[in-house]
Amino acid sequence: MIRITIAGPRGNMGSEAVKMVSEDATFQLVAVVDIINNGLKMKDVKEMAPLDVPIYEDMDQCFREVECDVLIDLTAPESGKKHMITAFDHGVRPVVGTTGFSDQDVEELTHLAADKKIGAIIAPNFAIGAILMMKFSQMAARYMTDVEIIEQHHDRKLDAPSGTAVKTARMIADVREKKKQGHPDETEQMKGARGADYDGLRIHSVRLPGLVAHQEVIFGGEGQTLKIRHDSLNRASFMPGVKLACETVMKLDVLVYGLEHIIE
Ligand SMILES: NC(=O)C1=CN([C@@H]2O[C@H](COP(=O)(O)OP(=O)(O)OC[C@H]3O[C@@H](n4cnc5c(N)ncnc54)[C@H](OP(=O)(O)O)[C@@H]3O)[C@@H](O)[C@H]2O)C=CC1
Ligand SMILES: O=C(O)C1=N[C@H](C(=O)O)C[C@H](O)C1
Repeated sequence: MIRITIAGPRGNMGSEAVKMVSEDATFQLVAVVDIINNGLKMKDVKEMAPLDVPIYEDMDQCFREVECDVLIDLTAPESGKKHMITAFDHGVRPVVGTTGFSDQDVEELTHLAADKKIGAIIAPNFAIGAILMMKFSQMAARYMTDVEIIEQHHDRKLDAPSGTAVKTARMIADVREKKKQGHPDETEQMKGARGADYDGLRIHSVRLPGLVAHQEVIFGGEGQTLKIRHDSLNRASFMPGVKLACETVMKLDVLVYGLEHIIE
C-alpha cells in the first residue's frame, strides 16, 4: 500500500487525483494540503473536498504528523518547487504535475534529489498521447528543423507557455542544431507577435474558455508541412499517468523529468 498526500485537492486536477487515489486498492490517501485563502474557512474547504483524511495548510506540519510515502502536487507554479523541497526534507517522494518550472529549477531539484538519494518525478504532462506527441516531435525534428509550437489551454491557466510546450521545445532542442527561425530581418510590428523564443524555436500560447489542453507542433519544409497534434478533452486523461508515476517513484532514487523516461 502506497501512502499518498495530495496538494491542491479542490483543483481541476487535484480533485480528479483524489478520486483516482481513493478508488485504487494499492493506494491510501493519508492527507491533503490546501490553502485557505480568499476568506475561505476550513469548514468550507471540507465541504468542497469531502474527505475523511486530515487537511493541512502547512505541508511541513503535514509530514511531521502523518506517515506518507508519496506527495502528488497539483497546485500552482509558485508552490511546486517549495513543496518538492519540503517533501525531500521529510523523505517523501514527490510526483509533481504542477508546471511553471524553469530549466534551472529542474536542475537544482535534480541535484537535491541526487544528494538525498530520493526518487522524484516532475511530469509536465501525464497523458500518454501527449508523451507520444512529444516523442514524435523529437523524432521529426531530426529531419525537419523548422518547427513552431502552438499550445491551447483554458483561460484559468496561470503559466504560459505551458509546461508541455516547454518540455517539447527542450526535447526538440536536444536533437536539432541551434537555429533562429523565420526571416533574419523579421521585426515584430506588435510585441509578442512571433511568440516566445526557446533556442530559436517559437512557442505560441492561446487561452480561451471552452478549451482543456491541446498542442500542435508544426514542422515546415520545402513544399510541405507536418502537424503533430494532441488533445486532452478532460482531466481523466491524465490519471493513468499519475498512477504510473506514483508506482514508479517508489523504485527511484533520482529525479526523473518527463514521463517519457518511465513509460517503456
Ligand atoms: N502534468 C499534467 O499532466 C497536468 C498538469 N497541470 C498543472 O497542474 C497544476 C494545477 O492545475 P489545475 O488543477 O488545472 O489548477 P486549479 O487552479 O484548478 O487547481 C489548483 C489548486 O491548488 C490550490 N493551491 C494553490 N496553491 C496551493 C498551495 N500552495 N498549497 C495547496 N494548494 C494550493 C488552488 O487553490 P485556490 O484555487 O484557492 O488558489 C487550487 O485548488 C497547474 O500547474 C497545471 O499547469 C494541469 C493539468 C495536467
Ligand atoms: O494547466 C493545464 O490545464 C495543463 N497544464 C499542463 C501544462 O502546462 O502543460 C499539462 C496540460 O497541458 C494541462
